[in-house]
Amino acid sequence: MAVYTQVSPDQADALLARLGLGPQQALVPVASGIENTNYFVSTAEGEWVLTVFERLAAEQLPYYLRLMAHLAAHGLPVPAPRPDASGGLVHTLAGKPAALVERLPGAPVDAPDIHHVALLGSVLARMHLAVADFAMHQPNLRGPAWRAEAGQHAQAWLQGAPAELLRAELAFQQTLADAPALAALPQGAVHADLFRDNALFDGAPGQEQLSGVFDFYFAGHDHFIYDLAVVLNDWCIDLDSGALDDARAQALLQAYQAVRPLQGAEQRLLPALRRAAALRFWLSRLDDWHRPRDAQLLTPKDPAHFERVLRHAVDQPWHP
Ligand SMILES: Nc1ncnc2c1ncn2[C@@H]1O[C@H](COP(=O)(O)OP(=O)(O)O)[C@@H](O)[C@H]1O
Ligand SMILES: N[C@@H](CCOP(=O)(O)O)C(=O)O
Repeated sequence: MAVYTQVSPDQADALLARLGLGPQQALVPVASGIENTNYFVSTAEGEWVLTVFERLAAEQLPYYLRLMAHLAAHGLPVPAPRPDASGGLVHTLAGKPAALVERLPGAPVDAPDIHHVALLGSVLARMHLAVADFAMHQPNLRGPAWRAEAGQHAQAWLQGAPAELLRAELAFQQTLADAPALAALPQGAVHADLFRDNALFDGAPGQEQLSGVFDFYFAGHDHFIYDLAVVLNDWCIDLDSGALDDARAQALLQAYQAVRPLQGAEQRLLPALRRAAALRFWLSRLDDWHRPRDAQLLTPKDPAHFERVLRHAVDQPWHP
């Protein structure tokens, strides 16, 4: 259960009025989610998701919400945040920062097939093209500096083969991060956490449409193929072994490249960036496992899964 802040109907109505919307007809807490309090809100004008931010400060939110607004304005299936009369996207509710975004229809797909990953690959490529004129900048806060610090902590929790894998991979990624070839790759504002639970599909089985992608709160400036690597590592992985599923990976990449063909250097470095993406989520899951935050009520996700993904990516690199 992830409702940390109780929102009353009167509080919701006051916010809706400030955003030019009628009173709520239904206000339903969302049980899933870890970081924030979410409610589904119905009004005469439509369906919304009200998020009360439990960890991010108001000053941190404009980058994420403006990115969502930018992508939605460019025709991407991303929920548009509702502005107030002065155009502000960050609101206040119960003394905490809050946002109201469009509610997407549909449900997440736990076991995506070729159809799902192709839809996602196409949307991911369109997102990467659409940020060309996004004016705001924020580094990926889970980038090299964070990785070095998280890697130091994690060394203390590991022994034997996992410790050796981590040590070697941190060194490999540091060398990669300093390489001019990496710095020259196309880059921009990327989602950086587009896992299966951050996308919804709607429609009859076998004919679903991707209704949208959400949860941009790890977004930041990074290489587009890093974002692609994050997606490959979740949507195209055999969950038992951690190996990349070739059919799904090919389908995703083909759909991506139909919109945004990869440069030769991007194709060459994709295997190394898959390793970077696997390492990033191995480290964050290790951290959640060994240093759980007070607010995190749900069971931490399994770090060993991303250790397996990383080991496969190192031992059997997948080339597009
Ligand atoms: N725009 C949206 N449309 C429909 N459902 C949404 C939307 N945003 C969030 N949700 C629902 O709320 C849940 C929690 O959202 P999420 O952003 O993942 O929360 P958290 O950051 O707290 O983990 C999601 O699993 C999804 O069911
Ligand atoms: N996708 C990450 C966890 C990020 O947290 P989220 O629930 O806010 O998306 C992982 O699987 O480790």
